[in-house]
Amino acid sequence: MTQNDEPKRRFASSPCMASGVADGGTAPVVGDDESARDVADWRKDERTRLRAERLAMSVESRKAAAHALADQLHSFLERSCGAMRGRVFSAYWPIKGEPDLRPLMRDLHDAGVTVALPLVEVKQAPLVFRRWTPDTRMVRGDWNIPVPPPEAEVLTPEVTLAPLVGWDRDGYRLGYGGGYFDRTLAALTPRPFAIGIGLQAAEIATIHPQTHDIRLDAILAEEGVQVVRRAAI
Ligand SMILES: Nc1nc2c(c(=O)[nH]1)N(C=O)[C@@H](CNc1ccc(C(=O)N[C@@H](CCC(=O)O)C(=O)O)cc1)CN2
Ligand SMILES: Nc1ncnc2c1ncn2[C@@H]1O[C@H](COP(=O)(O)OP(=O)(O)OP(=O)(O)O)[C@@H](O)[C@H]1O
Repeated sequence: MTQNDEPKRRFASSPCMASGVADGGTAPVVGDDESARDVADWRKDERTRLRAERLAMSVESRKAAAHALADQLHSFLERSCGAMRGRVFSAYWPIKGEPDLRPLMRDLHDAGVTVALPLVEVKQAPLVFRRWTPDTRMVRGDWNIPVPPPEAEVLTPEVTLAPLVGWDRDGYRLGYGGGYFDRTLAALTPRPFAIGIGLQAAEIATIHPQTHDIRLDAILAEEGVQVVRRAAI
């Protein structure tokens, strides 16, 4: 399936669906079981395609993209999130070709930012965030992702990164398909400022948002800030 293929049904916004839209943009679909299944199948194919494209990148271009993204994120945080010192900032430990922002995690730690990492501690539940420092001895967590050990402090992030497999201009995200970030953002009050981190090439026209999908506050790619939806915090 190619990027332009659509799920079997059409999911265009229409005036009658406007009530499903909280703040403009593509209308979340309040569809029947069949259309939800079509979207789920389509997303699975898109994830496979986007993950394969990302893994096919050369080491050099992946490194260049990560470097550019770290610069973009650094200046975005300075502009939009004010003084980050003393704030809780959740990053991610890169897997499966995700941009490696670990040098920035270290810089932020050294600048007095409290850095956390997400963990799947309970399946199909919100993520847990635990403190990370450059001295943290990582252990293997769910899906073999390196995570801080069980004794690391549990924190609630004020700003969180959300790694993207795919993204759209309305601020919606495709991840690995576990629904973990959506569950987490739905559960946290106040909601952290959520910044999607993805490759420019991972843009898709629409993820065909469903009612559980939560729009990110901003999306950054290696070429710059792509989406900003919430005022600075
Ligand atoms: N680097 C990084 N860390 C992260 C995330 C991420 O996207 N990137 N997550 C963002 O949420 C969480 C982990 N997300 C997960 C999402 C789905 C599955 C999962 O369902 N895995 C299936 C296999 C699916 C497949 O191979 O496509 C499984 O284990 O059976 C596991 C973890 C927390 N840590
Ligand atoms: N708030 C929620 N409550 C219950 N289930 C949810 C919630 N959010 C998502 N889900 C479930 O998770 C499934 C996968 O969601 P989705 O396709 O959006 O994953 P994703 O955002 O790509 O995954 P991830 O965040 O783990 O990388 C959905 O089909 C839905 O059933």
